Amino acid sequence: MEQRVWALLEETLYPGFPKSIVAYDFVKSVEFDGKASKIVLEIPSASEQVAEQLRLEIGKRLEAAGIALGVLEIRQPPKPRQTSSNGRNVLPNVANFVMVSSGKGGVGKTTTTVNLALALAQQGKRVGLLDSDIYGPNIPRMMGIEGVEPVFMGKRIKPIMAHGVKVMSMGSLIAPDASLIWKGAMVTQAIEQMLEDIEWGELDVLIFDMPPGTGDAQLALAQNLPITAGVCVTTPQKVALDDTVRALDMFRQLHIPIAGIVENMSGFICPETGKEYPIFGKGTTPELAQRYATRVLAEIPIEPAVREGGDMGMPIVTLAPGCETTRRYLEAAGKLWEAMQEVNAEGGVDNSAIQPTIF
Ligand SMILES: Nc1ncnc2c1ncn2[C@@H]1O[C@H](COP(=O)(O)OP(=O)(O)OP(=O)(O)O)[C@@H](O)[C@H]1O
Repeated sequence: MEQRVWALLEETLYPGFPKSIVAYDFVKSVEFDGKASKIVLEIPSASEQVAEQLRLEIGKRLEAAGIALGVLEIRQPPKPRQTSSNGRNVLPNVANFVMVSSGKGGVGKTTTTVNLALALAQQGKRVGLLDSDIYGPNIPRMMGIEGVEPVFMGKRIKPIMAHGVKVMSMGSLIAPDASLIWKGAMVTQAIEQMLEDIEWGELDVLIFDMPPGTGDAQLALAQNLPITAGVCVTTPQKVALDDTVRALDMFRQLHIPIAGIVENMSGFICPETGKEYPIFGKGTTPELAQRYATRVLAEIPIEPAVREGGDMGMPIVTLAPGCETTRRYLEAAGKLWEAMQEVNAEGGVDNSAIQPTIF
């Protein structure tokens, strides 16, 4: 009977993530006393909503299989011994960490990440940029360092300096196409290894360009570093917004403070008149920001120079310093920095609640 229950739990996805609670090793025990089953889960999130969703889902599955659910205990894992009071941080020389995510691909997540990084550097911050999108690394092209080999100092790797930002891409370190067949555990391992091996030095902020969606890379980063701010990139179309909700929920589950949403391709500014046209619709992002008690960091228009800048390795913030889009990126970077200062003033981030259990 226990095996049947395990099989049902294997089909139960962790809310907002692509894998089952068994795959994530969240199921700690399953017992059956002849009448009813007793299940114990340890999940990283302390959110009541997540627990409730799991209760409903598991209840339904067991009922459909004709198995009585006696006790379902859902708790957080005990704090691991090696954490400090602020949880686990494998890069103590970096003051702040930003995770840029989007619910789906192609919304301009990488474009946003590079321009925010450059804007922060222009504002005098020491900035690092890690392309964690192993499945489609675009940062080297957008930062103009495609084909530049990283320098090794023994086992450690020196990031490449571009536009005043220290850059490293997982794509520069793995054979092209190799990552396409990577499974979850390999992604986790690669990220952990990379965090240890790159010689970032002292930074005010390290920004991560994540693979689209929610998954292993996000979980691995959040477990290893206290992420100060999550930035969500979306486009105004309704379909994109559904995915955005998933990305925002993921930040909540990983205990990452949401610094705000960037609405990309938000409208078109006519170069002749300067008038802005909301060609994909507008107005849904502020409502979403309110729902998640966060802010819209910027509405970035569709602008040919944004794409051209990306293609030629010269992001618009450096390509066209005086233009309206650059002004908006600079303002967004200012708001992002402020959001991080607020988080720090309130005691910083603690990721100890989402650590894997250590036996
Ligand atoms: N505001 C914009 N105006 C014009 N072109 C844009 C804008 N934002 C992004 N683009 C272009 O759209 C394409 C996709 O952008 P980008 O690679 O940043 O998206 P992404 O969400 O990171 O995609 P992926 O899923 O591949 O990681 C690129 O060619 C980029 O230059």
